[in-house]
Amino acid sequence: MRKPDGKIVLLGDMNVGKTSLLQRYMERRFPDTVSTVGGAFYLKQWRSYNISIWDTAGREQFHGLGSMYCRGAAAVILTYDVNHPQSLVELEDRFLGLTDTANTDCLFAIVGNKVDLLEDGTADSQEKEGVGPGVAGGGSSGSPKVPKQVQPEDAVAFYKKILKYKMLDEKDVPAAEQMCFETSAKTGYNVDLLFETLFDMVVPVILRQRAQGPPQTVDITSYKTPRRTRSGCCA
Ligand SMILES: Nc1nc2c(ncn2[C@@H]2O[C@H](COP(=O)(O)OP(=O)(O)OP(=O)(O)O)[C@@H](O)[C@H]2O)c(=O)[nH]1
Ligand SMILES: [Mg+2]
Repeated sequence: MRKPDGKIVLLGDMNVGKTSLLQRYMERRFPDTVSTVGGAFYLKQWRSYNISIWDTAGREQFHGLGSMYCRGAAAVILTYDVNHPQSLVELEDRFLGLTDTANTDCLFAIVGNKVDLLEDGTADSQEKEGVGPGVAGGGSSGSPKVPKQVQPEDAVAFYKKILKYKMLDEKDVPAAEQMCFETSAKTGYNVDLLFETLFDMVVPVILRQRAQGPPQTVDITSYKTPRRTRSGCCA
């Protein structure tokens, strides 16, 4: 298997729909999911590049693994549920710090999922297009519709906080409006747009990294244990 050229990581609280978004994009369906244990990845060929997309567990007990998955990431998708404001708060409180191990020029996308549950019909326009053979119940019908709990402006404000946290200048990064998405893994609304916008943005990052030469990492397989002296560690 060819080594991935770039890495994208999905982060966010449990139940926001990370696994469902990835399965909707990669498998074109919306199957029943079980809460993720640890992490898993898909490989996506985009143009001539191999991009790995990592799905992580949102459950608290796996929190420690998050920064490991983010290591060297070219982009991070911070996912919340538009019906649960706390899931956006958690991104700031619990998940943003995990991205410290990502590339210095890592891109950030903020994704509000489950818009099919909203009474404003946000996800209806692309519903047919997004419905794949695996959709349970065929789209959003059947679920009681609710008013939106998290507004797009809240996501934009969070994006700006990320820039502050990373000490990035707004003019050096993509605009908030370009990086904040509302999606439905259930209907497929905006799911292709999300992933493919990111792939297109990640390719120049990959090319830039290649031009800078190989990453400065330590190859632990070539590490030799120092020979112990006869008198022990304190000699
Ligand atoms: N209505 C609706 N339900 C969704 C959507 N996306 C996911 N779900 C449901 O939300 C629940 C959780 O989805 P998952 O994709 O497993 O959530 P997750 O973020 O991967 O959760 P963890 O693996 O525990 O971190 C499942 O019952 C999904 O069917 C969506 O866009 N709309
Ligand atoms: Mg999951």
